[in-house]
Amino acid sequence: MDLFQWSLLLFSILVIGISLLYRWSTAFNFHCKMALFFGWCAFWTANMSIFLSPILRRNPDNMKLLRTFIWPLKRFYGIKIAVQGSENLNMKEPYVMVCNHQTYLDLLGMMEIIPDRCVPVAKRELLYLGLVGHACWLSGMIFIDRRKKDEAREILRQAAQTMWHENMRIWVYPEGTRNKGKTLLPFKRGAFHLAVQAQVPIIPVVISSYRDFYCSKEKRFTAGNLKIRILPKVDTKDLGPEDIPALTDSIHKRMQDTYKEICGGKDVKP
Ligand SMILES: CCCCCCCCCCCCCCCC(=O)SCCNC(=O)CCNC(=O)[C@H](O)C(C)(C)COP(=O)(O)OP(=O)(O)OC[C@H]1O[C@@H](n2cnc3c(N)ncnc32)[C@H](O)[C@@H]1OP(=O)(O)O
Ligand SMILES: CCCCCCCC/C=C\CCCCCCCC(=O)OC[C@@H](O)COP(=O)(O)O
Repeated sequence: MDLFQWSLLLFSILVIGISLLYRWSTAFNFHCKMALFFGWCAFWTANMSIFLSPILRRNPDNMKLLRTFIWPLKRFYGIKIAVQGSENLNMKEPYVMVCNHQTYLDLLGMMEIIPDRCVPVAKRELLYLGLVGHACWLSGMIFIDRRKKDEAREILRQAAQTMWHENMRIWVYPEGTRNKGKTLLPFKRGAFHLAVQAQVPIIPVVISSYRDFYCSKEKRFTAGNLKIRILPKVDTKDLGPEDIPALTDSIHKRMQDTYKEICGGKDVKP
């Protein structure tokens, strides 16, 4: 091999080596940050469960603790969260909040804006995470088994009955699961039945796509910006079960349009 071929070979090895290192370090960075996320949540919830359970009763007010514990995480990650429309939450009465669900990181956005005495509807599997589940239970979260649909509807019906009495707000992810797609999934109807049964307003919340700084498939997690838009309330006064399909569709459309808008109108992909 002459000098030119040697230098070509060396150059190719260098380029391949650097790109491999970059990929590995990006993936390493991703895994460290995800481990921090789960570790942080597990650490604080375990402490809450062990040390505070003797003095705490199951109460939505305990959500304030989770809200406080999670607050520093966004700082560690360098995620700036811009909230628009917070004035739409200035209501004393109960309401149902519906929000799009993309990743576990939605927890950061949720805890950024979740009002007092607001509890999420969560899948029952969370309860089985030991001390994490216990802390969630202490915080008054509503657990449903998504496979037992009749039971889930009954739990929400009971929640509708107690919302006024206990002055509670309820947060639902109406897509029912995390969604990495370009558009919102069709909405499950539980949140809308809940609001109509309780005769409380619905507040739609939209979190922008994470694609600019986070992608689990590409193992990419850098610093970045997130937008949260809280839309004006939608009244459900005098609506009945027959109005639920139209109500669900109109809120889905507004949230879908808002998602597109806050993602810059581009072809959105988390
Ligand atoms: C540092 C510290 C950090 C700490 C940190 C710790 C961790 C802290 C984590 C917190 C964070 C949690 C976040 C979790 C997030 C999730 O776990 S998301 C998953 C769980 N949530 C959900 O699934 C909610 C959305 N799902 C629903 O609302 C579903 O409607 C239900 C209630 C499960 C029922 O399921 P389904 O029957 O399949 O529902 P759907 O297809 O909508 O409806 C079928 C029929 O039933 C009717 N129906 C539905 N619901 C009802 C109802 N309630 N009443 C009467 N009829 C109904 C519908 O109208 C429909 O009838 P038609 O109109 O077709 O005639
Ligand atoms: C990559 C998974 C690694 C699991 C490690 C478990 C370690 C437990 C430590 C801390 C727990 C933190 C709990 C965060 C819960 C966030 C709530 C959430 O966003 O759940 C997803 C659920 O809405 C929808 O579930 P699916 O999309 O249907 O599934």
